[in-house]
Amino acid sequence: MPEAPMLEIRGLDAFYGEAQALRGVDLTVAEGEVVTLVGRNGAGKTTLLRSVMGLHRQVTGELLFEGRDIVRTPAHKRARAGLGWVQDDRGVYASLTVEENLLLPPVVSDRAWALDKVYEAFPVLADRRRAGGTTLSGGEQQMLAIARVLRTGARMLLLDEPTEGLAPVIVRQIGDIIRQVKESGGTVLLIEQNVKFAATVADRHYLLAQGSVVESLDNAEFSARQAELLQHLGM
Ligand SMILES: Nc1ncnc2c1ncn2[C@@H]1O[C@H](COP(=O)(O)OP(=O)(O)OP(=O)(O)O)[C@@H](O)[C@H]1O
Repeated sequence: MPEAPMLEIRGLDAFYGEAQALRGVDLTVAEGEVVTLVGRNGAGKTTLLRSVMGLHRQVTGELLFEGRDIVRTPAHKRARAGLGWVQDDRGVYASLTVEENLLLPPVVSDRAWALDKVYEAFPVLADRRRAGGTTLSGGEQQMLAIARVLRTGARMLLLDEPTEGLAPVIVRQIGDIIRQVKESGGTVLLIEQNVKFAATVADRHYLLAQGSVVESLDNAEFSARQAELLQHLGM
């Protein structure tokens, strides 16, 4: 029998008051996979990612992480169970150095990256380890936000548009990091509007529209249909 997926979502609905933002979403992510959520603005991607982490609570349906239904589990317990939220505002503390920012969140598993490993993967953070959070560029802050979650030992990373607003050279570095996370056995679910970039990092993709999953595509199909997808996304 195949192993159960690391994350399994069945029939997830999400609401903001009376307004329904997700409708019957089914989605799976296997351990070691990199999966993207793609869709137009307002399609429900952020709501879905936040619902997985427990940051959006007005949901019904099944949300299984490593076989356990966590739909009513508070976010801090999901973090301890191995879900790692990479903050979309990057959440870097200006008053702390890079290294202090890295050391701040507690380690949650034996998958935690040691500081040496973090610095090897993110040489720019090693160079700037004593620098204050405020002095970092947007790209450096994004790297710090990802590195900080890897250091906790999170087994599944949740990223909301990690490349948004970053220069192409930094986007490539973020791509290298995601591939490295995968190579070291990590699992990633990310929102990504940059279709070209998504095709270079992910194994599979879910296309969302109006709160529903409308297609699930492997990366070969996704790459072959890039032009059509860009048109759908209005890009
Ligand atoms: N705080 C909120 N209150 C009410 N409605 C909301 C709230 N946040 C999002 N929504 C609505 O929920 C739906 C899904 O929004 P969501 O932000 O999840 O989409 P998205 O695909 O992530 O888009 P974007 O890329 O613009 O963030 C939209 O119709 C949006 O207007």
